[in-house]
Amino acid sequence: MVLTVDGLRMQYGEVEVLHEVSFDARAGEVLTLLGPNGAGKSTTIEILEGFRLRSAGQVEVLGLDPADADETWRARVGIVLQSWRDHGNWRVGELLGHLGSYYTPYKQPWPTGELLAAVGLTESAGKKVRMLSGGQRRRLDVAIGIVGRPELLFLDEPTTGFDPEARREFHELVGRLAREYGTTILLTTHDLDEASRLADRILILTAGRIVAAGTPAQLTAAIAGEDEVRWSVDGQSFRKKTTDSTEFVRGLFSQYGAELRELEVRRASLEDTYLALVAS
Ligand SMILES: Nc1ncnc2c1ncn2[C@@H]1O[C@H](COP(=O)(O)OP(=O)(O)OP(=O)(O)O)[C@@H](O)[C@H]1O
Repeated sequence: MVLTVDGLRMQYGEVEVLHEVSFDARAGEVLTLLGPNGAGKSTTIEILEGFRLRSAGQVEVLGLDPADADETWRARVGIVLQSWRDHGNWRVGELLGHLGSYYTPYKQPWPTGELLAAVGLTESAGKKVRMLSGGQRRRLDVAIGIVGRPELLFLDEPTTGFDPEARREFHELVGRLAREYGTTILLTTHDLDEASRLADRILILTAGRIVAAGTPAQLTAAIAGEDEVRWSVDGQSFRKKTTDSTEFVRGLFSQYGAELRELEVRRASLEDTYLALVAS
């Protein structure tokens, strides 16, 4: 396992914001921590990055406890924070070359040209960082996170502020990093669509607890029994949740025949489950 989290707890003062969180990630896996604002996603990821000290539980990342990891470990991990607003006067290409040079005692960083192409910033190589658009800035954040060719990459809400095209390109980049380079990726998002597109496995975190976990297909299948059937008879509307809507509708027809009106079967989507889970 590239990372293992067992019984992780975090308290800020008197308030516990993570309660017994446990999960792991295999090499090359794209794992998504999905949850609403305040669920504890950033706290979890910051503990795994070694930026925050946990209150209790076992955490192992690339074979070490991040709380006492060293520079060699750091060089194997890539981090993209929620927002990073530094180096405004540097030019994009120079900044990446410079940051890459920090990794040379440990490994060969990405050559700047290749890296710029990978994140779609070739045209912006000569621009000053402060002149970049929000989406370009975020791509640069990702480039900074991967310049040292990390084995494990943490992405905290990476697509905030992206337009749809930038989002799609970013999703392709994440897929490529995992497939072609075998990078293990842990990504936080509050966007279900993003999680289902990107993740090999989704962990749904709400109020400091993992309430569901699985592949997007497993999560969808787990709630496939929750169809809602709506109909009306004599101007009166009804609705019913059922695990077997076909059989239920057959029953309605035999009971009401031609009286049956406004029949509608609504299949539960992953979004329905997610919303139900985070609302409770
Ligand atoms: N430094 C801190 N001191 C006290 N409480 C904090 C601190 N950082 C976060 N919290 C609280 O911990 C809880 C989890 O916050 P966290 O930022 O981990 O959530 P999140 O899921 O990343 O949310 P978002 O999607 O808004 O970034 C929240 O209730 C938050 O208010």
